Amino acid sequence: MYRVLQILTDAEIAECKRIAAATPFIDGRITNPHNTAKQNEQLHEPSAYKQSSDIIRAAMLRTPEFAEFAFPVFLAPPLITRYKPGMKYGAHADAAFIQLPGATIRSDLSCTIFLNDPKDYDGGELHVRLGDARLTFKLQPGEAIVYPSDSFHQVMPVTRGERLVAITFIQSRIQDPFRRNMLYELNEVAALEGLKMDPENYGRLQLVQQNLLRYWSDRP
Ligand SMILES: O=C(O)CCC(=O)C(=O)O
Ligand SMILES: [Fe+2]
Repeated sequence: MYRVLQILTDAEIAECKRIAAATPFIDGRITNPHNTAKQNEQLHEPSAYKQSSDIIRAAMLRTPEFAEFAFPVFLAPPLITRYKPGMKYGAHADAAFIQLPGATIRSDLSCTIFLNDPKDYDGGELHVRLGDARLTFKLQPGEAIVYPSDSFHQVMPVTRGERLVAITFIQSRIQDPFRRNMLYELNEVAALEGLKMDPENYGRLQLVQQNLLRYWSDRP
């Protein structure tokens, strides 16, 4: 399962773009020297990274649809990346474990937050392979695509303008995507229908929701 979510306000988008414009970028291969598929640039300056990742992280964590869909327990600091004409990120798998200062997280879900207008660049679509389906995302500024980290994906070459996005990885409380999706569905239906139910039956439904969460979570 994947979700497109509205994450950033116009002011937050403008601030991230301002930070990106004022900060040097480096070759993205610095963090994956052996990954020949990766041809992009990433923000490179600790205070700009902290400022921009704090804005995006806080925006994600205040978005109820994100919490309901992802059951996040760890969220890597979102990193702004840039693609100029000729740049792309060939088909690849994301690393299972991501080392952060002070913690290693498992990537269950990957996320791209779009920062500039799709009209401002050609190409640069994110293609995600889910089973036999090929999904394409080129979203509006402030929107994010959250997709399973175990899927093959790529960023198509940019042929005009600049693609500016932020990327992050999420460790979910519920590692198994089947269980995560079932809990998401159950919680959605309970939220939509629960108050119309006989109160005792609603209580029983809530018992099931809480017990599945209790027994399926791999972290508190
Ligand atoms: O820029 C994107 O949309 C995705 C980038 C990506 O796949 C990655 O950083 O692993
Ligand atoms: Fe990736």
